Amino acid sequence: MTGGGAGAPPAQRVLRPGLRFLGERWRVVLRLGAWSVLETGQTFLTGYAPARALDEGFLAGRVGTGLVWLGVAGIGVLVGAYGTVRVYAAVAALVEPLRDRLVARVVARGVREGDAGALSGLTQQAEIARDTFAGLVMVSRSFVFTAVGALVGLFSLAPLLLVVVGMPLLAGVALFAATLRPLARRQEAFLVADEALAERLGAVCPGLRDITAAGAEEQVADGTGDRVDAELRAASSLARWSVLRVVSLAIGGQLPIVLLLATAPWLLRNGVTTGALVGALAYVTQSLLPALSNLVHGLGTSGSRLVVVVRRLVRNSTRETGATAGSAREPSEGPPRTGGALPARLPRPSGNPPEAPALSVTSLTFAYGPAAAPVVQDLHLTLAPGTHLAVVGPSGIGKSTLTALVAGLLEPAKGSVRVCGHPVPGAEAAACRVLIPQQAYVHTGTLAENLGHLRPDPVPEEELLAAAGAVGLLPLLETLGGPRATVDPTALSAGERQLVALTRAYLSYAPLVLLDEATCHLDPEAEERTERAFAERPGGTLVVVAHRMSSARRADRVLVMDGRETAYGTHDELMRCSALYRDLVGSWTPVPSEPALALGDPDRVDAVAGPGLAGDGRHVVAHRPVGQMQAPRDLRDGGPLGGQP
Ligand SMILES: Nc1ncnc2c1ncn2[C@@H]1O[C@H](COP(=O)(O)OP(=O)(O)OP(=O)(O)O)[C@@H](O)[C@H]1O
Repeated sequence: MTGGGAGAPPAQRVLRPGLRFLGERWRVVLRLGAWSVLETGQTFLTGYAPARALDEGFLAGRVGTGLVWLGVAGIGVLVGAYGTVRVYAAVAALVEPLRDRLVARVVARGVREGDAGALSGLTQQAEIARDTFAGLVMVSRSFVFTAVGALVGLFSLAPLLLVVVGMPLLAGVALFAATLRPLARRQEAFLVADEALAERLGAVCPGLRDITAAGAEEQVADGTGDRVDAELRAASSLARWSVLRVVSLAIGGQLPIVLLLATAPWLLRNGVTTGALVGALAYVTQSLLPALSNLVHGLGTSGSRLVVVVRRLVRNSTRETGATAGSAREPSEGPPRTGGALPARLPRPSGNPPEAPALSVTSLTFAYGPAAAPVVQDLHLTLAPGTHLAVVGPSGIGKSTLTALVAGLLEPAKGSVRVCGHPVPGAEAAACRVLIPQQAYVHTGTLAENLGHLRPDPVPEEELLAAAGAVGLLPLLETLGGPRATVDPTALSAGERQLVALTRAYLSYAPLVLLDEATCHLDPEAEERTERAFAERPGGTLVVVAHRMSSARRADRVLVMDGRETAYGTHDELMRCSALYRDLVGSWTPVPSEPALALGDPDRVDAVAGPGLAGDGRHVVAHRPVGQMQAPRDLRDGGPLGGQP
């Protein structure tokens, strides 16, 4: 299936090798023709035998003669059945080499490229090509021999019948032939649109949860919606052209019946016998109409599908041999360059209110059901841009729930959340944050595609490598073969998937990054490196749901969640003030006699204090209504949080 000329029109690129293929097998083609004559020879008898049976037998009062002719027709059917068996064998002899040739090419390519995925996909296409080709050989051959048999029969019965049946048949076939090319183009456009949509849905559907978590809904919805629209347009166009196929069938197959009936008196007056008229009707209804119908449906649908599949296989073959100008494989990349300076500053989504806090949570209350106890209650929290916050607390206390509320995945019962000044939920807020959950989402495709998933623009390779270096993905990136290497998500460990997802978040323009145990599969050193990278991300604000206390130590601020009581401060402050935090850290620190946190600006929303502030030895404060408590000055940038009134 090579050749055809790289610059030849697409149809020729398929047609020429196809004709050459048939030419090389002219003996098989001849054999197929011979058996087809036998198979469809009975077509001649379909009309001729009943006509003779009527005219020379039953209508002439010679029942025996009539029965003999019917017997001849019966023998014709038996001989035709034998011919059909031999036809199948001949078709197999023609089709199997095609399959073998296509598969050989595909396997050669797969072995050369070590691309098992492409191999199985293309092998499947070769099977489709084989089946479709076999179907086409059957219907087109059947139509040709059936038409010849029927037309010869009609001529033998009465030349006038040939005119009445042959003219509309010719017109129908001509119309059908004229629609073939436009139909094939539309069929191909539809298949391409269908595949594009299926590919998109295959990538999107398994990762819906993570797409939502990462705030990429709109981006994904846009891309998917475009493909749905494209398929709809392609399907509508194909449907319009398919109507012409039905018209051609009506003209070529059904109009002759109408004409035979309508002109019957005139035909009988002009020497056509009753038997010949019945024979002509038998030709049309028993042979021509079914054969034309098979041809129209078979060639119209399968034919264009075959063209698409073979064209694809041919294109891959020519690309593999370098025959198509400009389509030779790109040279495989060497190991990626390491190092590279980090971008000076990640661009922020435009339209953020100036000086807006990166995160602002007000009176936030949420419960999983109307009767359920609130998981988050009257929480206040404000984070200035650049803050690195760790969220800690016992298991099941509500840390993930809080990140989901901030990301807009859950709707609060009360209170509000703003990200970069934009209300949550909302498209602007969604564009300003990225949430990486524990289960990292990696889709099939290249590493570069995976890493640039949250970026509307292509990510320059230098920036990509710099991000990979910062987050700790570089060793994996080198092992996989660089940014353009294809990733098989199932072949990655959980930690490796997390590194991919983390680098993707790092590359996004979202100023606020929420890591919900997103580093839980990394070792402590890798986790530290990653968190530091995010903390140093220019202009970035980081919220980490920590599963190791080392994460909290690294953070500027720590939020200790403890049901209705919540504490907030630096690590040192909380070590002094929060028994729970000390428990979590695993080291008990005596309660200081001095207030852990200095009283601050009374105008600020507040809710944080320590045992010293409460003065009652309790480790968590956050018991006063918002506005009645005061935040320490040193939390002004990080902002306060609230507890229950
Ligand atoms: N979809 C849900 N429906 C009902 N209850 C839920 C749902 N998701 C979480 N919860 C409950 O809400 C509470 C808080 O869960 P959440 O996952 O936010 O805790 P967490 O602090 O992140 O826990 P962990 O540290 O174990 O991940 C838990 O009691 C949990 O059982």
